[in-house]
Amino acid sequence: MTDKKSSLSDVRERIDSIDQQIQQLISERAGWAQEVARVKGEGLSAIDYYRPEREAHVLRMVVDRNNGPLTDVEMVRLFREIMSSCLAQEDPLKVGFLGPEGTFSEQAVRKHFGHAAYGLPLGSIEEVFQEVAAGHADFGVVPVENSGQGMIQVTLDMFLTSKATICGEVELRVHQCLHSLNGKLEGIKRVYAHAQSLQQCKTWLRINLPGVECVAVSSNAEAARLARHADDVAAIAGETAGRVYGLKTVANGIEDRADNTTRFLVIGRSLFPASGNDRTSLLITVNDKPGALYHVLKPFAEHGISLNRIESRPAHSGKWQYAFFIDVSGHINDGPLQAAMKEMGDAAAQVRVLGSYPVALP
Ligand SMILES: O=C(O)C(=O)C[C@]1(C(=O)O)C=C[C@@H](O)C=C1
Repeated sequence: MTDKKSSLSDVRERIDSIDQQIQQLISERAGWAQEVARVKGEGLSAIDYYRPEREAHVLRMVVDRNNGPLTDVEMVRLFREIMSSCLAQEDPLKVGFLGPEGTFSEQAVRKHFGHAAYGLPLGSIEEVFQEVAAGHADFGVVPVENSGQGMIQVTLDMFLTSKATICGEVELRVHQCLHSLNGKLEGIKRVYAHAQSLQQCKTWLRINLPGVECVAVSSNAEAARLARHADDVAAIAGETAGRVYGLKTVANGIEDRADNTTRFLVIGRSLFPASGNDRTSLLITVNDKPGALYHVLKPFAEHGISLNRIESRPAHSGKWQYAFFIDVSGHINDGPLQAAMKEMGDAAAQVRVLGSYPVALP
């Protein structure tokens, strides 16, 4: 017993000494980050100091160096928070997201920008684009795709009219829970959730709550907010939203697919340099000619550029006209991508580079 106690205090002494070193090094790092800011120019706002390509590079080195026991996800999270605090020494970044507090979009904001950024909960995805365009938010984080449900059309359509650029992507594993006031499955007559979440949990709902009324609302956090008012209603939302709105968890992990993941885009007003492992998003409209799309895509294949994604949406330019959202590997300033864009020539009626940004980190 005495031995165990003394060995525990020995171990704690080691931990205390390591913490002291970590703290000292974090302070030293923060000092150097201030120095970087001085080099960039004093008195600028947070957005002028923010360098997503540098952050991605730093975090990739963290992953490369990681030998455990902490996972890459944990290590990246810790270093992201350190960088977030270093950057916020100047003035925190303002990041708009689909609110209210507790949404998966807010989790994506925290995963990408850390907790030192200032989160701005907004009423809709459209509002996130508007607030970024108006300069009220430095960046916005919007969902664009779910691994099981596909593309989020409202987000894609916003790029048809907005001038927003894409500055980053975030992948978030989405674990859905059923929450209610009393935490009981019996007696639930109505379930509130975002339409996407109802889709993600369709099988679970059919088996466990057959015939129950499902009501789609603007966000999962809004669903949780509504479920606070009565015992016979429940909400599908993340763990955080359930906690924020004082609900009890009836069941967790109720998503039909175990790998349920949502991809978010970071939107902003400018383009950033290459990070070394980037993706480029293009918005292309083609002329109504035989083989037009083929001629748009051929140069990518010829220059060995991977096509990650292609999605078509009705264009606003006229009936039966389509806009193609195309994601390719690489940065817009890379030689092969420049050459492919040039060769695409007249095959495309319009080409807009939505952004080149670092591929999502763990
Ligand atoms: O290297 C820079 O440009 C910095 O400003 C430093 C730093 C960091 O803490 O590492 C901070 C903020 C930037 O977004 C990128 C990196």
